[in-house]
Amino acid sequence: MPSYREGGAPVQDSPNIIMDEAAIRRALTRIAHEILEKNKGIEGCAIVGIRTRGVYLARRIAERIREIEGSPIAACELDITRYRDDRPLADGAAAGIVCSDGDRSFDVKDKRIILFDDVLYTGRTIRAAMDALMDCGRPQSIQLAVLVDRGHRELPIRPDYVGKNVPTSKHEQIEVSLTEIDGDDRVMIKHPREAEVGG
Ligand SMILES: O=P(O)(O)OC[C@H]1O[C@H](OP(=O)(O)OP(=O)(O)O)[C@H](O)[C@@H]1O
Ligand SMILES: O=c1cc[nH]c(=O)[nH]1
Repeated sequence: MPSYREGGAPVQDSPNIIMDEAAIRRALTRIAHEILEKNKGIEGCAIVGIRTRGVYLARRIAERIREIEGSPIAACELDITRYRDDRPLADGAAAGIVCSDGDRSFDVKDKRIILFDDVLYTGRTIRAAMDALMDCGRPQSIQLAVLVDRGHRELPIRPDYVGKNVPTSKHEQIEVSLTEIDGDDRVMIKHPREAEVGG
């Protein structure tokens, strides 16, 4: 039987794991259905993942939607490096959308864009992503999907689709692992001392 940490988030097998592989899979399937319901299908929609882990989540969601709808939806990735307000500019960092099939000519104009990221915290990454998108063209609309919303927004940004709301303190850290790059699927919460020692 799960116990509960302060703030209400259930603790599963390990005290720090707040989503395991099955929980992530179920959350993504639910979000895929919510996207289809809100947009009445996928006509004119594209999923855009924010590097790094948002890209893999976007691809998974696109695959779920293809399985449910029987037709493909574009899955692209967005590099926002040059739009961040908290890191120095990397030389040559470029804006731009690249589709999963390598197509760099994807046109956001008049598309309903569903931005995907793993964690939503202050909202600054999403602000940067919206600026980057707008520089690529004029989408009809932008919606936001995140695997984890941990609160503490510093900008007026609200997600349309959330895998899990996790009340956190500012000292805690949410760490998302995805099979494609980390070897397994899980979401962990690290408490202050664990975050310090990297445990
Ligand atoms: O709402 P915010 O305060 O912007 O925080 C959320 C962002 O922080 C993490 O990215 P990070 O900058 O650590 O880079 P990464 O995705 O390469 O790990 C996470 O992947 C989100 O993109
Ligand atoms: O806890 C956090 C905050 C921002 N980004 C993360 O990946 N985790």
